[in-house]
Amino acid sequence: MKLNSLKLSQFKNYQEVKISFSAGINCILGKNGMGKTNLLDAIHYLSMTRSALNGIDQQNISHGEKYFAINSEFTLQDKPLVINCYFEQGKKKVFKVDGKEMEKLSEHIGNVPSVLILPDDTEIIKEGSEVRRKFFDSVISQHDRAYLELLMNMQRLLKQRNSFLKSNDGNLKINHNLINVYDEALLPIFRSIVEKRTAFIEHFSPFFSENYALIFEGEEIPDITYKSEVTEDHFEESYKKGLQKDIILQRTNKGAHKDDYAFKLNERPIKKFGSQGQQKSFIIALKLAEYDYLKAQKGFEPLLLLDDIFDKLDDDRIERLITLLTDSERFSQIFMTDARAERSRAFFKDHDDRISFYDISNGAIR
Ligand SMILES: Nc1ncnc2c1ncn2[C@@H]1O[C@H](COP(=O)(O)OP(=O)(O)OP(=O)(O)O)[C@@H](O)[C@H]1O
Repeated sequence: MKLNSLKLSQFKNYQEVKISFSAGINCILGKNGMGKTNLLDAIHYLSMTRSALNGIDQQNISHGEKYFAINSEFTLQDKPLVINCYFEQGKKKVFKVDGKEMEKLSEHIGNVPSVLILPDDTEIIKEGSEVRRKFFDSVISQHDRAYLELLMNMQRLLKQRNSFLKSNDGNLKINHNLINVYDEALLPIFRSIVEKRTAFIEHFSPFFSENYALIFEGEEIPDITYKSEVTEDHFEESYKKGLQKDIILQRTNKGAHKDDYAFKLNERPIKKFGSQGQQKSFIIALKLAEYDYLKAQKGFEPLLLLDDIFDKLDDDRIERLITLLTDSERFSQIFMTDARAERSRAFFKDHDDRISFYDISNGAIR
């Protein structure tokens, strides 16, 4: 897959700009605050129908304007593909693929898969289980639409069950018939989600270990373990026994929405014992594994978006990463940013055939 061109209108700090991209590594250079990340975010919109940085569409319209538009031309498996996104204040976001409007935005997820690495992604390690679930859910959803449907159904039912628990206001004499209706719908959904997550992690883990070893060769052994109460014996029983707690706390305390993934380095939690460089390395390996996994599932290469990727890595790790990224057998089109132009120009000096540089200054691109 290749993104040939991108036209931004009133998107964040871009008033009106059109840019053509090359097939290899597109390296976007510019000082802080010039719009490098915003450009990657516009590409993320085309892939995931939303910003990776600011979930409120309205705040992505240029200050003082009323709408933004992102227009693009791709080549996907030798065929042209046009994707347009338009958002006007107070109106529904419009997404068009080859001129056809998507009825539901979720229909578009997976059409042009992408993998984005942001400096803040170490939050996947540092924050609570919700952030890890969100990451893995987004990986699975990009190739399995049925999984996305299951997730949306689970969230809808949990929302209804939780608002019923809230309206019940802690009263232990709850309407059991209604609770049973929710639970009969929820329990099979929990089981299906957990089955898919279990199968996914089995496929995903070898990609992850392989990438970690390739970039960060040495003694470090990383590990990801998926944990779910739903797989425990007698889960249904303990879920039903938990009703009293649910009534008191006015929310659903057990289920697939509480799953987690344990991240370890050399058998110890990386969150507690990993250095900043090791945590960043773990995240890069995780995201490159996402890339390999999606490529295997889809049969074509996703877009790879790398924001400030070299930060916190030592020179050895950077060198191995560059060797990997410049391997055209492994990666197709890459978009990366760097605030230190000279650094990137020096790192890639022997790879003229694979790299194009773009200078960004205040929303203008050269
Ligand atoms: N809705 C908006 N309208 C206009 N400008 C915006 C809007 N949202 C963000 N910006 C501006 O975009 C700029 C940030 O751009 P971006 O994050 O892409 O910078 P960057 O080049 O990646 O910087 P850094 O090197 O610091 O990461 C800021 O100057 C910010 O004020």
